Amino acid sequence: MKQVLVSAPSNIALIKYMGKIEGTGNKPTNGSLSYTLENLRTYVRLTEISEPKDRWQALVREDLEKIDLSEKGQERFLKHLQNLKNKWGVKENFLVESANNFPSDCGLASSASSFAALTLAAAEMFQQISPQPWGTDKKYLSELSRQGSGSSCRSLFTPWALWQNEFAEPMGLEITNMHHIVVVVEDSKKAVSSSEAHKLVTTSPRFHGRVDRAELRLKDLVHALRFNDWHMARQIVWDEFIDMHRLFETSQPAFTYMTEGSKKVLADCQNFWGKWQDGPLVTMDAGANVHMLFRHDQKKSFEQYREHFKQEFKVLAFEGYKDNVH
Ligand SMILES: Nc1ncnc2c1ncn2[C@@H]1O[C@H](COP(=O)(O)OP(=O)(O)OP(=O)(O)O)[C@@H](O)[C@H]1O
Ligand SMILES: C[C@@](O)(CCOP(=O)(O)OP(=O)(O)O)CC(=O)O
Repeated sequence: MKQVLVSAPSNIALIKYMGKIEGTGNKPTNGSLSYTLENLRTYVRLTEISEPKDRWQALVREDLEKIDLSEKGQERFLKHLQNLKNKWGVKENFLVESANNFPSDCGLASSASSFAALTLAAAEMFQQISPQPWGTDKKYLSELSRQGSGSSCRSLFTPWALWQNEFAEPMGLEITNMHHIVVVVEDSKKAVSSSEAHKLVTTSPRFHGRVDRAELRLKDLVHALRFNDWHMARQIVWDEFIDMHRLFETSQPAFTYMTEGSKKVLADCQNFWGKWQDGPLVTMDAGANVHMLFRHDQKKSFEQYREHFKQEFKVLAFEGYKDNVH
């Protein structure tokens, strides 16, 4: 009985993938840049079974959150496995077990870590059954992962990943080992999934020019990070998520993920920045929660923000990168 157990991290985009080219298997309309969240991981165990089809069940392990994956979620996951089986020409069936080491219901980009982990687990398993010359090529695996969920293609590289077209690739930047806070403003399932949001944003009048705005910010952000211009980086990252949320709010029909809680957190971040002229990179995904990334040397500031937001909200705080999470 063949079995593999693999994990993959989540990632947070600082320049966002929002808008995809229809019929291309999640090719993006603009490039994106992400920071890999090594502490937030999905674990996938694949076991060869003698059953007529593949099957999913929650991976139960003391240190992992038990996930209750909807029928639709299971179908999407198993469809990705089927696509991978077709690529390798594998006919065997598998029990797929998965779980995250973080709460799955908080909109923490678990689709990125879960699809990356499934792609890597399948690659490890299928290379034993039907080895392919491209089967260990990270860029090709990133391309395959993208077809399951776009943002997952960036989770194969760490700490920075740049994704422009077919696959993501590592980006060498000096800033590493950042501290990460998520202020969990809302922990119920979001009304509009990211996949739906990708379609809806194209109806916004602001989508016209979006690609150019994102590409320019991508270029400027890479430049700012290369030259350690933290102030500039923070401003670009801020403008970028606001731009994405304006797309949501001007789509037809319009929708929003921003809640009063999100606005309060953002206002506090602005005030703290005004006061100290320093602070974290702040961003939001397609959700209400607010992510903050602190340079490794900003540990004190990380602790201050954590304590401040803990008074009112649920806060997840990850200090740098703990080597014991794999
Ligand atoms: N451990 C897991 N195993 C399998 N699938 C998972 C797992 N964790 C999350 N998922 C998938 O990821 C989806 C949630 O993703 P998330 O909340 O991060 O939203 P997202 O990245 O914005 O993606 P989308 O809105 O497109 O589903 C779930 O609906 C489920 O399909
Ligand atoms: C807002 C985002 O998090 C959108 C993520 O979109 P998904 O990768 O979840 O979409 P699908 O390709 O349809 O699975 C921005 C980002 O991660 O770049």
